[in-house]
Amino acid sequence: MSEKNPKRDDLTPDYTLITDFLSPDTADQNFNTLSNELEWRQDQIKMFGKLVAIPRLQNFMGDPGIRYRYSGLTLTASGWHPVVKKIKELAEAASNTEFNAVLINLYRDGQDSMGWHKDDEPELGPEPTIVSVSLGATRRFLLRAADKTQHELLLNSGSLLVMGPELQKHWQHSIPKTRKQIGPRINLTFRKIVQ
Ligand SMILES: O=C(O)CCC(=O)C(=O)O
Ligand SMILES: [Fe+2]
Repeated sequence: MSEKNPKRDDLTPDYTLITDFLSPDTADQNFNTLSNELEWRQDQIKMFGKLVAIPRLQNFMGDPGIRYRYSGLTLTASGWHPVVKKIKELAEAASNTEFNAVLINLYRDGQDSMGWHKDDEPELGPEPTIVSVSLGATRRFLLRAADKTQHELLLNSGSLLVMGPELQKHWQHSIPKTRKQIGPRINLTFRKIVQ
């Protein structure tokens, strides 16, 4: 199943969602492997002069030497986990785009989240296509335009979301918290970093 947004203006977000990109079994196995085998960092950010733990765990991976500045840290990649490499190759084929890095987020439960932001850092270039693959619990993915128009997508296990360049120009996105009792989720956002 693929849902493609036909318009490419600022009124309709530029995305394609493929809900059955990975089979449920493959998504499940990949979730287990990555949650066990990756090193999950608890990063902190400075808020009002205080260090605060961000509400999720993270891992950054990519071609050796690729650097990414993220919430005040500079992370350097040192190669790919084989399962992440395989997902990357499938995501590249599906989106006709090449990636050299991935930011991986682990949302441990419904209280983990990601605030409103755009992925428009200069090192992603002027027209970034970012592809995100989700494993584990389904989460709501919200899009918000400057006029406060919102769209909601449900990112289920095994889904792939292509965020086109227009999306980052006109829309912010977030993963809100939920009070529902839900399990963990891993999301991989593949990026091309130009240095
Ligand atoms: O978890 C998600 O689906 C979104 C992740 C995200 O927006 C990011 O890593 O920049
Ligand atoms: Fe993002």
